Amino acid sequence: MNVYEGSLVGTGLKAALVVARFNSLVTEQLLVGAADALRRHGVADGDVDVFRCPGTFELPAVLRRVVATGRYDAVVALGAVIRGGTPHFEYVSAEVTKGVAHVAMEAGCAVTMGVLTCDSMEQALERAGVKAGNKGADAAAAAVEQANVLRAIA
Ligand SMILES: O=c1[nH]c(NC[C@H](O)[C@H](O)[C@H](O)CO)c([N+](=O)[O-])c(=O)[nH]1
Repeated sequence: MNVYEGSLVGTGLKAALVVARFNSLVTEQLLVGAADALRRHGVADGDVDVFRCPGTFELPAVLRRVVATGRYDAVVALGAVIRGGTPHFEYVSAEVTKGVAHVAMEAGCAVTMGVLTCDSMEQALERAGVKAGNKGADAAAAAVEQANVLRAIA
């Protein structure tokens, strides 16, 4: 039986972190977690680029352009959609999920999802390094593994 899987060794990988500014109290912590995870997995600091966009809705468009450069092995989307008093939450959440998934399927590199969709700021902060881990770090580690399994297949 032949098993193809990605290691968590990120040495030599080039990575991009695409982060939304909206809810920056949360997204900056997702960015810190993602950058730390890449470093701990051996990705050189000089091989990590950060791109910022206004909000989560804009993430897919920036992701698509970053992927199209062909410069990266792993690209991570970071954002925080937090429910407010209107249905806007549902629309933004749905579109960003579809958009990131579409870019990921068309990409020749790893694209992972570090976008929180939460009912409250407290929930979001808990998942950005407070009580429930850091989803930015999780998405970065997944990007290393995904980049390596894609390399193993190619
Ligand atoms: O990143 C977010 N953008 C949000 N809206 C802005 C959106 O992403 C776009 O930047 C904006 O609509 C301009 O296109 C959010 N809400 O409105 O709820 C949110 O919670 N998170």
